[in-house]
Amino acid sequence: MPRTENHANALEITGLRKTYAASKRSPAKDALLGVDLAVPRGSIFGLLGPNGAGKSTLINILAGLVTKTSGSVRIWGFDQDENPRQSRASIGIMPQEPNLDPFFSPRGSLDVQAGLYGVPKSQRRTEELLELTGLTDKAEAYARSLSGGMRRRLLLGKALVHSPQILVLDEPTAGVDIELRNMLWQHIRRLNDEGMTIILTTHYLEEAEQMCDQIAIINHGAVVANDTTANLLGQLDAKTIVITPDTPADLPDLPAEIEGQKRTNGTLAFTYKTSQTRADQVLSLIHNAGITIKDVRTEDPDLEDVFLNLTRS
Ligand SMILES: Nc1ncnc2c1ncn2[C@@H]1O[C@H](COP(=O)(O)OP(=O)(O)OP(=O)(O)O)[C@@H](O)[C@H]1O
Repeated sequence: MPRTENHANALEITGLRKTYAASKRSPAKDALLGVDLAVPRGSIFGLLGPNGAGKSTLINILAGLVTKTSGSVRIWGFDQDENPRQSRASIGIMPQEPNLDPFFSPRGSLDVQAGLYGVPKSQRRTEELLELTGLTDKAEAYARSLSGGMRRRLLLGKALVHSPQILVLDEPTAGVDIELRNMLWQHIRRLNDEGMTIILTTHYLEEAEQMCDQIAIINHGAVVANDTTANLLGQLDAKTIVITPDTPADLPDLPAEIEGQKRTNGTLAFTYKTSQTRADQVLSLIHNAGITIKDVRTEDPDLEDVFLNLTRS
């Protein structure tokens, strides 16, 4: 079977373009402008971007729901066009919207899905997946009687029926309560520990920062960053020292390379680039202005700062 040269990657996307055709109501829309992306095997990979950036288009192409305009997609080494069956068998997708047949029970849904993927009866994991998703008690309930959280869990189960090497989660935790979110993440981490590659989109940047080894940021149909989470966080060398003065104080005069802010709670914040300024220079400046420090802490940039920096139009 033809496989890609680079066995280290679970997913390889090259020059991927998608133009939605014009309709009576709207002109043609370039949703992906030539995306290159490689997702290492075994990683938890975050795909982030503002609304309308093209994330769903990309995931729908992976799922075979949207036809690409041009470019190539290799899933677990299989070219999507040359080996559609193998590439489809290598990936499981948990969609954003619960598109469940209201008259199927969780057990029925899992069985039908396994049938669609050609999983022989003897190799079906229906009971195990019901257990994993906490739906054993509801195995025979109609989907329409399931809560929103249960539907989400069923979608996760459906994405796993054919034991794919890659699991794609489109906004898995949007609008779910903290308990379910924690449970989903526990499952996802466990699947990843067992070797599954995870690709996810999320609007919760804090979640992406905590969960993902590597992150790609898409903006206006193009990849504007693709790096390890640590490197992305390290690319902004800004740091902020926040002091609580002993007695109320105003900002001292500051050189151009230090930005000051008096916050509503009376603290003074000094933001500087670590490549230009040292912390002791900031502290001496404060000291020389006659301000005595009651308390001090520092703030590092987070993923939201990086994200905004890269996607601000
Ligand atoms: N079926 C379609 N026909 C025409 N244009 C579309 C279609 N689907 C998406 N688009 C357009 O393509 C662009 C990318 O949309 P897409 O849904 O992929 O973005 P997204 O990053 O997933 O956004 P969100 O986070 O809001 O889901 C948007 O401008 C959108 O309006």
